[in-house]
Amino acid sequence: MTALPALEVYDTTLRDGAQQEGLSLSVVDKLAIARHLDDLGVGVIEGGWPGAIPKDTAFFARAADELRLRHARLAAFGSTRRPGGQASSDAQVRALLDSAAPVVTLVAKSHVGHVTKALRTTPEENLAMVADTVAFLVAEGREVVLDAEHFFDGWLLDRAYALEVLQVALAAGASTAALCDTNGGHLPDVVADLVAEVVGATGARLGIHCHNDTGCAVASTLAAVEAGAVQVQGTLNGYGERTGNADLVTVLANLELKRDRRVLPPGGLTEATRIAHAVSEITNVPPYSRQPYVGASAFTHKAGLHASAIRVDPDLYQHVDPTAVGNDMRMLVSEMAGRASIELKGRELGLDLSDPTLLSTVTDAVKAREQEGYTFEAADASFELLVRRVACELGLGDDVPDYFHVDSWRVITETRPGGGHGDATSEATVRLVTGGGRTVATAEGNGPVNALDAALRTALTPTYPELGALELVDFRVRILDASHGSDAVTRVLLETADDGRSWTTVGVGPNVVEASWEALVDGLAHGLLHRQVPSRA
Ligand SMILES: CC(=O)SCCNC(=O)CCNC(=O)[C@H](O)C(C)(C)COP(=O)(O)OP(=O)(O)OC[C@H]1O[C@@H](n2cnc3c(N)ncnc32)[C@H](O)[C@@H]1OP(=O)(O)O
Ligand SMILES: CC(=O)C(=O)O
Repeated sequence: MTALPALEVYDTTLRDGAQQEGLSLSVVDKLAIARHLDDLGVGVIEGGWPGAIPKDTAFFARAADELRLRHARLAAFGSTRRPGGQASSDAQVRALLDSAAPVVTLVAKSHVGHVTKALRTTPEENLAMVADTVAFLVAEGREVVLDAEHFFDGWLLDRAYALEVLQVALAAGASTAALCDTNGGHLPDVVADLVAEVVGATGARLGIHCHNDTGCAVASTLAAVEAGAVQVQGTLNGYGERTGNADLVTVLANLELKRDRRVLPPGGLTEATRIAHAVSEITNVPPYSRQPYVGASAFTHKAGLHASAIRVDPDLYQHVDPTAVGNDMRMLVSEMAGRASIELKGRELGLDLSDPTLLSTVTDAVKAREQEGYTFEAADASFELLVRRVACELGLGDDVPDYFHVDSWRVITETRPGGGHGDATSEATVRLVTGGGRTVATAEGNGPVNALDAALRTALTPTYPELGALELVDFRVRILDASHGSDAVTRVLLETADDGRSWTTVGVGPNVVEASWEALVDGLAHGLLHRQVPSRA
């Protein structure tokens, strides 16, 4: 059996990925992402277009001093020289050389319609531009990759011309011809057929660069590899122009885990989840929870039947071991839970739910509460408090310590005389009993929940100074039965954090402030529980 050719992983997050709407990377961001890509183990990092984008010019200048790449080489991206000129005196081409990148990737027209309409030159001059630019850069000691723009459309329109563009580039010394589905409109079978034809016609080293406009970029990339492409181009998290590029993380995981092709250095793939999420932080694009392999939901199980099988063998409902990509299995607790889901969730949270009565009672309580509008899926902290309270009622465990008892609370919101829109303030008063005795506290806030939070802390901090480390970080309200308008039941999810941990609690009620209060009080109780503050009540 002949050995399969080695595959080269070519990342274009910093160039094509940065073409995504809403994404803007600073030079520091680019350097940080390049380090992550190198940790992942990609072979080539396309850093941007020096000479066209000042930030990219600066990136290459700083990369030369600051990046110590262990696996990757840098590629500078740019276009062939302008029509009617010479590569050696073309400012854009010289900027590619000045970048000092060992690899230069040239975007070239391979679609005759683009040559005449977009470039506004003749097919012959386009061929001369390709040959001249490639030869010049190769003579300067650079490896040249030719990104054949609109290749698949070009081939279907005029096969001979598209092929001639590749042949001219290869003859001038290009190492690789990357076939681009620039408009992302082709389906995997077409991509595979055309790649196979080009391999047959040229025997050249081919790359594949797919956009995701049909939702098939990953599938087309894999199909192209099966057909003989040896360089896979893509971006982290599938960032890119319009609907994005092939998600490199998914492509690489599929190649390694489904096709047994080694594309990353040992240990690289197990870094995939960490790196995909770290890069989301840098790009400020929220991670996509349903992203294959590395998404937060990729190995998360909600249905009771799934959990009951997983308890016996996780492989029964998972296509791969999540640790292969550095991800984790998670269980969700909801109305769809059976006893198995509840028990596994308990295990995840370190709660002993082995008692059958406790397990059934908690399962029933979860279902009943979900029916009322609670959701435990995103509110692990409320689930834990529920388990502990039920366990206590059944005489099977310690209750949540009685840190404080609420006598009453009140909140008013008003505008001051002469105040305009946005000037409303809230004032809250809480009456509590703590270990220190009965206490009344009043505080102001920019809204009712903020004021209640402040009043609660004012009342509690003398007894529990640890509360000073807790912070309310997120507050989400959802109307559960919108048809009732302002009468509807509301659900509040509230996230509290201390130094290093965050947890979510849920409150439900027809009154949004009352629902918020429930989530607020449980958020503080959970925080105190995990800071192991002894009850002083
Ligand atoms: C498929 C892709 O994603 S390729 C990457 C695309 N990325 C970008 O465009 C981002 C960076 N681009 C830029 O900063 C600017 O567009 C620049 C600096 C490259 C060019 O700016 P300008 O000189 O103002 O030209 P403009 O953007 O209006 O038009 C592009 C020019 O490049 C020419 N061009 C397009 N493709 C090629 C090519 N493969 N080879 C040579 N010239 C090309 C066009 O014909 C047009 O020429 P014209 O100025 O004579 O009309
Ligand atoms: C080169 C490139 O990004 C494309 O053709 O899509």
